[in-house]
Amino acid sequence: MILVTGGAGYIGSHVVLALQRAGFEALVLDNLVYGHAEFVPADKLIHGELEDREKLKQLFADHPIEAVIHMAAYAYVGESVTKPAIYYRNNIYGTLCLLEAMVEAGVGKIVFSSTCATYGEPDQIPIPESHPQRPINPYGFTKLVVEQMLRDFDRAYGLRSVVFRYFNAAGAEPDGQIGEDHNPETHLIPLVLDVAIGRRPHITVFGDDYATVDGTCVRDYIHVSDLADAHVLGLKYLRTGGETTFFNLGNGNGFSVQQVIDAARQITGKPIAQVLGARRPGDPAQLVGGADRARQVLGWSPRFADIETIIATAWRWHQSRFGKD
Ligand SMILES: NC(=O)c1ccc[n+]([C@@H]2O[C@H](COP(=O)([O-])OP(=O)(O)OC[C@H]3O[C@@H](n4cnc5c(N)ncnc54)[C@H](O)[C@@H]3O)[C@@H](O)[C@H]2O)c1
Ligand SMILES: O=c1ccn([C@@H]2O[C@H](COP(=O)(O)OP(=O)(O)O[C@H]3O[C@H](CO)[C@H](O)[C@H](O)[C@H]3O)[C@@H](O)[C@H]2O)c(=O)[nH]1
Repeated sequence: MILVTGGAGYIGSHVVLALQRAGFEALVLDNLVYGHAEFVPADKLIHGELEDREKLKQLFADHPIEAVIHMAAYAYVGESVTKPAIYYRNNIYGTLCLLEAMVEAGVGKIVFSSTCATYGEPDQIPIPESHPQRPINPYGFTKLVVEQMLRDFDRAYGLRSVVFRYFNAAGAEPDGQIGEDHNPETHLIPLVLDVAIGRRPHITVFGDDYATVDGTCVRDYIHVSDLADAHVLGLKYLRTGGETTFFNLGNGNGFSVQQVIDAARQITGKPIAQVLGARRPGDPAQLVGGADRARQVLGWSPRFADIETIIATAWRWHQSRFGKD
């Protein structure tokens, strides 16, 4: 059985689906602060907090957990700049509680959701895994601390880990009843689709004076189901004795904010009003990843790599979730 923390969230629910399809049994721990109970089978959901040490102890005692996929965290870059304390508490202290419970219960394998935000302003594009990690926002820093904790826990306690540094998760499972629904929503693609569907008047572009193709920030959008598949491969890697390691998960293609809005106009057929706003603190100009290592070592191969498909799957979900009947 695999414990998925944060499994009722956007990426986590897709991971649970991928695990089930691959024949793994999944159990979810989520406090539902951002997750949705209906995104996971009711009998697989344990409502609880990472920081609840007693609950974790009981959970590991009651269930034959073989490995953990740790996705529970706060993940808003902008909020982490204005409210760093809750990020340090949830992402670092919460993870420490989990790791201690795992060591105590003798659970020796973990897959961890890290981020390209650990790299900060990159010196080279695409960013290789060997790139120095110098985060420019507290969110990225909390994830970097956990990466170091995992290396230390391996050395001291033999806890083996696969760290995935995701680029920008987007899209929705084409055959599923799950997708992106954050409250508040801060991510570009769902906000753009909110404008297309009439839930918001316009999209604000955060700065057009970056040193990029058209002045707007460039990101590497990776389909959430492709991310989910990688987690299944990461587990198999650990199961077959793989050593502690880390991988980028991205497509290696960058799209600017403006290019994403233009693609969404094409796919939805809606005008999508935009206005120019100030830069958002903590935003690097460009984040594009090289994921050759995940392809070579894990045999990972993204199925939905182009931005049109990514936006089209997100649009299908968005219409089913938020469209008027
Ligand atoms: N969305 C992205 O583009 C992206 C990129 C890089 C990394 N990540 C990482 O991937 C993971 C999942 O991101 P997401 O976009 O699905 O976010 P999400 O908010 O949809 O999912 C996180 C889940 O964790 C739960 N949670 C948070 N703190 C918890 C706690 N203390 N105890 C129990 N449950 C808790 C939330 O309720 C939520 O369901 C996060 O760790 C995030 O940092 C996301
Ligand atoms: O209303 C908006 C929202 C976003 N953006 C821009 O769109 C780009 C993408 O922003 P998102 O908020 O969608 O994604 P981030 O790149 O900030 O963050 C995501 O990817 C990060 C790594 O890059 C983290 O891991 C984080 O968890 C995840 O949400 C950024 O340049 C942002 O400034 C806008 O212009 N207007």
